[in-house]
Amino acid sequence: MSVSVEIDALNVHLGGAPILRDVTLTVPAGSFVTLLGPSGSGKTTTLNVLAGFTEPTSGSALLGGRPLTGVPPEKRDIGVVFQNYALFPHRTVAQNVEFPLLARKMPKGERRERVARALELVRLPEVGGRRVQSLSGGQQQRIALARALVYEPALLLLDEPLAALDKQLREAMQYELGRIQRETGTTTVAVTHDQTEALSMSDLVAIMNGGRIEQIGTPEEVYHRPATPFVAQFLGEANLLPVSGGRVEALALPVEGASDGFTVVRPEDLALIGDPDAAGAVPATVDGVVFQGPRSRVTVTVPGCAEPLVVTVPAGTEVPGAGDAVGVRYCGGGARTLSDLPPTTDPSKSPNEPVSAAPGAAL
Ligand SMILES: Nc1ncnc2c1ncn2[C@@H]1O[C@H](COP(=O)(O)OP(=O)(O)OP(=O)(O)O)[C@@H](O)[C@H]1O
Repeated sequence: MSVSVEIDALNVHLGGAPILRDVTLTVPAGSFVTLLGPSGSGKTTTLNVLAGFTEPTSGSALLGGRPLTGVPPEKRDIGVVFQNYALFPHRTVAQNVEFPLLARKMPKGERRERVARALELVRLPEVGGRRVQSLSGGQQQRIALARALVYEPALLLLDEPLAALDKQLREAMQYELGRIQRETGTTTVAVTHDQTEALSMSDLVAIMNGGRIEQIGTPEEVYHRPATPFVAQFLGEANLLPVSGGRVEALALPVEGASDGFTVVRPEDLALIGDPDAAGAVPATVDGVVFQGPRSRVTVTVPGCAEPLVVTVPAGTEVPGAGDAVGVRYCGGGARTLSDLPPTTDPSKSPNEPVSAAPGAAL
């Protein structure tokens, strides 16, 4: 049966410095939650507290309602997969996967059965007798996962599990990790600094910055309705535009019910049109165009807008050239809403203080 994780007001000081500040997070039973943030934001430290490798200064963590504080790592019922897999290179795959069962003094017959089941789960049933060294990076990653899951832990912790793989393999393994997690129903907390990985694998994403969680939400929520400029910019390209008197002036766009502050407009929510004076568009001049395969990234200068706007133009659409006069039109529409950001926020800075999102105003 899956269990939940409740982290409450966790603070960690290391070497006299605050590393985690009031981290509070609920991981629902059976869900896949990813901690996403830049290097040094405290992701691994949070994982280490759950694993029992780091003692918190204050706060608590519960697994299935039971406090983890004071419980030694090997008694926590937690499986961990590290970035470098930490497999025994000279032992066979089966010996590696069997290791946690030996440590738990499980009888031989049950060990054999569980190892076979775990290798089946990661779709490598034939490699039990092979040396770990003879396997590819992607296969070793699966073996590390099989080893972490073989004793059916209550919680699975994944620390940058795909970082050592090349891009193509990483994408395949994102799918595989999701499949294995759903199949076993194991509550999982993963750490990554890769936005795509977090958005594609998780039920919930917690975005960390400076030892704090800035926002927790579904991948769609954090991408489309970021609570802070930091979240908006960390999750992809974002135009941060001032809202004043119910209008996004830079786009000549009325926003019903919006409070003064800033709003986030993603590049894919803007369209370029040939006629600068077309209805519903603002005139702009193209600064530069970068071809990116499935799309082109176009920067445009809009009069009265401090920063150039970024617009993505899908492949197959006519792309203007630098210096061209164009019109820019908001095309986010539909179910999309613009997200309000607080008026005191300076979008050029990454705030350390988390700010909660005001409800977005529908266009
Ligand atoms: N034992 C320690 N003593 C002092 N400072 C530490 C210690 N361990 C980590 N830190 C510091 O804590 C901060 C957070 O580290 P942490 O590894 O949790 O970040 P992270 O978000 O996982 O980063 P990365 O993606 O680079 O692994 C960093 O500034 C790091 O230098």
